[in-house]
Amino acid sequence: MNPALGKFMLARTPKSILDPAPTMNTAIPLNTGASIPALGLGTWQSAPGEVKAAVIHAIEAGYRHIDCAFCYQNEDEVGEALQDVIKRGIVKRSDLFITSKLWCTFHTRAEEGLQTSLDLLKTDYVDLFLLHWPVPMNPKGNHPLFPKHDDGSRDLDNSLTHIQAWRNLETLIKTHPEKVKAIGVANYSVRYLEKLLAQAEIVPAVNQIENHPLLPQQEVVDFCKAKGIHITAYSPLGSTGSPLFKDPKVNEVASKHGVGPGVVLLSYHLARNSSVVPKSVTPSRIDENRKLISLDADDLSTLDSISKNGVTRFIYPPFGINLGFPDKTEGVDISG
Ligand SMILES: NC(=O)C1=CN([C@@H]2O[C@H](COP(=O)(O)OP(=O)(O)OC[C@H]3O[C@@H](n4cnc5c(N)ncnc54)[C@H](OP(=O)(O)O)[C@@H]3O)[C@@H](O)[C@H]2O)C=CC1
Ligand SMILES: O=C[C@H](O)[C@@H](O)[C@@H](O)[C@H](O)C(=O)O
Repeated sequence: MNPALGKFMLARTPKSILDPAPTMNTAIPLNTGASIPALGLGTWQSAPGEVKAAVIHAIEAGYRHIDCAFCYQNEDEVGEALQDVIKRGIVKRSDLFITSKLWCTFHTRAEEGLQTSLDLLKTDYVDLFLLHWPVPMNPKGNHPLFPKHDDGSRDLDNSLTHIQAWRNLETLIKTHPEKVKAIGVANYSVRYLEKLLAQAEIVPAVNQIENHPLLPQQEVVDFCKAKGIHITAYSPLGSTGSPLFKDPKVNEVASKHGVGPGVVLLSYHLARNSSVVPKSVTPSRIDENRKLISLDADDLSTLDSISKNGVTRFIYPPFGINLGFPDKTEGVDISG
């Protein structure tokens, strides 16, 4: 049986990762039978000229999971880094967990999107391929990644739904299991997941969502847990210029454990059985971000209290679409 046909397999109940203490490469089971390393290096906004050194440094420091996307326009350089560490014998390809994502203008061209990323990354396969957003965009518009109408609004592709885009990923993994080991989604709310699961043949292995103490997204985390869909937390530090490093409660927990606030923000996800993909191009931060710790129930309750007066979402592209998240209700509902 194709191992990606997760719908037909019982999701394994992940063992608690609080005891024993999690490490950066704690293997968290996916519904495919494979597992994902708890910590990955994010690469969005890592500038060409910087990202190759960052990926090499991370892999030399023990990272085994790299989060990439065609839309980040730096997969070529990430690929150079992968080639470098493999050629020097630091790791084998099979030691690594590489994620890429199908960009919105490629929803009708899943195979082309995958092959383009494989060529740039200089690898024969990805461990995980995600539908980057549930929003198809015009593949023949005025820009290959961010097509816009004359009024500046995003040029969406109304000829297919996100569910048809998912079907294209299902076809891809069935026809090319040697090139893509698991498929998943990103930026899916409960509403969009419900519509997707009603028609999907393969349950997504992963839902990658913005997640941090200012945006706990408990409803989608709980829903995914019930359906055997693993959560990967993106923008876990609060993205570029995050206020979370100065948050008094984050710092209270950090002082208690004698670690920096970044370590607390990353460890929060391990306590929830999620994986986490912080971005950095700074060697000392790439090193610091490996030092994951076990947080206790008091720590989690302190961190959860940060959003009690309201949540903050840092990443919400101007698609003009209501993506079904309870904190964002404007825009058109295209859940299907
Ligand atoms: N699926 C999706 O739609 C999305 C996926 N992602 C993924 O998640 C990754 C992480 O999210 P991202 O939005 O980049 O933001 P993060 O929350 O990872 O924050 C990155 C910022 O924090 C800084 N930083 C990193 N570590 C530390 C530290 N220990 N102390 C102080 N500052 C630190 C980085 O600076 P510097 O690099 O200068 O060190 C950078 O400015 C992305 O790179 C991408 O791979 C992100 C957004 C959307
Ligand atoms: O993964 C990172 C994010 O999703 C990013 O790719 C989008 O937010 C993009 O900049 C956009 O404007 O649509």
